[in-house]
Amino acid sequence: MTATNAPILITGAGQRVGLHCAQRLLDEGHPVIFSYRSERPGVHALRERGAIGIFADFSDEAGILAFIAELNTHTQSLRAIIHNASAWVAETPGDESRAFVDMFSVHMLAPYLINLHCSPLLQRSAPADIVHISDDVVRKGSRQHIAYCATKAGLDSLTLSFAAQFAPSIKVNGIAPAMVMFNQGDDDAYRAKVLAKSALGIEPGPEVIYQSVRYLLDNPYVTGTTLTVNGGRHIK
Ligand SMILES: NC(=O)C1=CN([C@@H]2O[C@H](COP(=O)(O)OP(=O)(O)OC[C@H]3O[C@@H](n4cnc5c(N)ncnc54)[C@H](OP(=O)(O)O)[C@@H]3O)[C@@H](O)[C@H]2O)C=CC1
Ligand SMILES: Nc1nc2c(c(=O)[nH]1)N=C([C@H](O)[C@@H](O)CO)CN2
Repeated sequence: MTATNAPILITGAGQRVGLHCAQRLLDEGHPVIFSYRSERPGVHALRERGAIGIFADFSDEAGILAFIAELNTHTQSLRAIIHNASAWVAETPGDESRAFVDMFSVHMLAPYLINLHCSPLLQRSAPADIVHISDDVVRKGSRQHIAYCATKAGLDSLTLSFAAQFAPSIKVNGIAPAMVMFNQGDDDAYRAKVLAKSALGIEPGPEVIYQSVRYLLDNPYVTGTTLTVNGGRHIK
């Protein structure tokens, strides 16, 4: 796959799904710009492959706008923006508002402001793409992650609005995964419970998200769509 020379921006690529997708984009010849918040081995690994890493804390407007300003010093165009950065925080008594505001900011305000401010960069390399990574849990809601689910639902709404706003030069789509990779602290009982929720019952790993990103980048006739990547949870 010969990539255009305009870089692809992926947020939150210091670890896990974002890191995997950034590595695979580099594998396929795309220049990559990524955001990170914590210095992790993945940040160094991407830099060693020539990717440009930009610090970003999307927990408030100032941090988002500072990232946008820094991004514009590194490139005049973008082939795509992949909004991957996310905080998966359950409600904790007495801390509900801060958690909600933090997740609203990273899941909704950051994609909103980055899309609005950076659409000229995408226009310069049109046809271009925006991909929002959401969550299959939006379909049903979540008792344990109310604010997380609500803010991901807001992200799905942004997919529809920006798809209408930016057509035809920029396609805007979402990916709604269910569990694709566990976290280190997840015990066997939790893992078994989660695996039992889907018809396919596997932990597929981050490649299934990259395959979905690739499909959306390569298909010229898909916009305003959110791909479900959930192992058949909805039919279980
Ligand atoms: N993993 C899974 O099974 C599932 C994942 N998803 C979605 O897929 C995407 C990738 O998931 P996963 O890799 O597990 O995500 P992570 O939980 O690893 O989060 C990705 C990155 O987001 C960054 N981040 C979090 N909060 C902020 C913030 N306020 N400002 C800037 N960056 C921030 C973190 O940066 P740092 O580490 O540098 O602090 C982190 O490395 C996410 O959008 C997630 O919601 C959906 C369903 C299932
Ligand atoms: N930002 C994150 N979002 C989500 C994660 C995660 O680790 N980071 N994990 C999940 C779970 O896998 C869930 O789908 C099953 O318990 C959801 N979102």
